[in-house]
Amino acid sequence: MRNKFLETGEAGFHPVRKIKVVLSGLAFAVRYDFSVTYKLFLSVAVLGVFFLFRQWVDFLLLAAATAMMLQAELFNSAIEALCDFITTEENHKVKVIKDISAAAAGICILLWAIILLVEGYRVLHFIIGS
Ligand SMILES: Nc1ncnc2c1ncn2[C@@H]1O[C@H](COP(=O)(O)OP(=O)(O)OP(=O)(O)O)[C@@H](O)[C@H]1O
Repeated sequence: MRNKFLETGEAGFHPVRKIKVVLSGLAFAVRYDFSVTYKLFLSVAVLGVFFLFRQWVDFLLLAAATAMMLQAELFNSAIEALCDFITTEENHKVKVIKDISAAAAGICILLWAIILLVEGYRVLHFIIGS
């Protein structure tokens, strides 16, 4: 196991190892956190329609909102897991940390939901209009 601050393990940049780590974290979140799974599913469905209809601006807008939402959800899950790793006892500091983290995720999820609703409406328009 590598730790760049402690200078232990194998040094150097390994893109394949990086990609494996990213996919592993994402797979874990999708598998065990339903709130990530269904949001990702909804986004991919709408993104797929925009891709088919070559609506690149809408595609990029929703892709950016999805990335932001996903990033906030993943950080929130990581902070929750870290808190639970430290203690599962009732603790006021843990409550504050988790609430702040949930608030950050909530803001991103709200913006994602607004963009998804607006873009979802446009998708229906495309499907009905084509
Ligand atoms: N150890 C604790 N001490 C005090 N309050 C806590 C503790 N753990 C959780 N809470 C409170 O419960 C809330 C929910 O925490 P929890 O870890 O269950 O997240 P969650 O509901 O699983 O969130 P998500 O749906 O994003 O995974 C926190 O925001 C916090 O207010």
